[in-house]
Amino acid sequence: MDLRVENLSHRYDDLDVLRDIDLEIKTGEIVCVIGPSGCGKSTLLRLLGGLEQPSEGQVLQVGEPPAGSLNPLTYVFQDFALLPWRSVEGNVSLVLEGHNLPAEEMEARIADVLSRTRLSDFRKAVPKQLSGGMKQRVAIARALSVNPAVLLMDEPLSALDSQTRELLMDDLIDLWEREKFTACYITHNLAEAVRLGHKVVVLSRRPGVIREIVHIDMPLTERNLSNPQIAAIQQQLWEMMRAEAAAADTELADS
Ligand SMILES: Nc1ncnc2c1ncn2[C@@H]1O[C@H](COP(=O)(O)OP(=O)(O)OP(=O)(O)O)[C@@H](O)[C@H]1O
Repeated sequence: MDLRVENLSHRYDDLDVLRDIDLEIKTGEIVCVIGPSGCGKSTLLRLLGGLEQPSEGQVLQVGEPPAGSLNPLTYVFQDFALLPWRSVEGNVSLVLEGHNLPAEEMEARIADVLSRTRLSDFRKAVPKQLSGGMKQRVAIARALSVNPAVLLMDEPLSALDSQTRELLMDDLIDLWEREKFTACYITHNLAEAVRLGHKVVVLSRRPGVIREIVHIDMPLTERNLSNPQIAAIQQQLWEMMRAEAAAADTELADS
């Protein structure tokens, strides 16, 4: 299933947040969205997921969700959003419980996603026993357990220290290489965008309009920042962001 955003604009009262967004998220691709603070990235994600309706335009789901999908769109948040009193498997099963699945299917789904996120040995652990990176892996496992068509990821690595972020990026690439998922991935971090994005959407400051969509054809496994092509794309993104970010900072400081 693809997501197609057509002519989307959004405002809160008299605050114009997003304007004339046209975007396609195709099956099997990771689309990163970058842009200065307050330009409407999280709002765009909520509109994609149907948590809010756009003031104008539409978000279309094109085609069928994958077989066995319990939920076509599912979120992964920066703060993990785990229930502290539930174990790893309990946090994953939480999103499966309302679906009347046979016990064997529930177990198969939990075992599959814990294996894919390398958490099988930690299924009885509770969140306070886990590192930040492992907590986010639980959140990713939980999101994948419903076999979503599109993962909506809102700065999933930004609460983590830089080494953990690197490791989790490797994990995400590995996960994608083994079973291609589709994602819209919001980030402030240009290094993440060039490592993970098949497309990088650059939004202007508010009201967010698409300044550019940069396609990166290089396989995810070959990308690293010592690769000159990747470094050059990151530099190109930074130059696009720089003026917008500086202007947005001034506006926020003035308000
Ligand atoms: N429910 C809401 N009601 C009113 N204004 C809102 C609401 N949600 C967001 N906004 C405003 O819309 C603008 C865009 O917010 P949003 O969180 O989408 O930006 P963002 O690009 O994700 O920001 P950041 O990078 O800082 O997380 C901001 O000015 C914010 O204050």
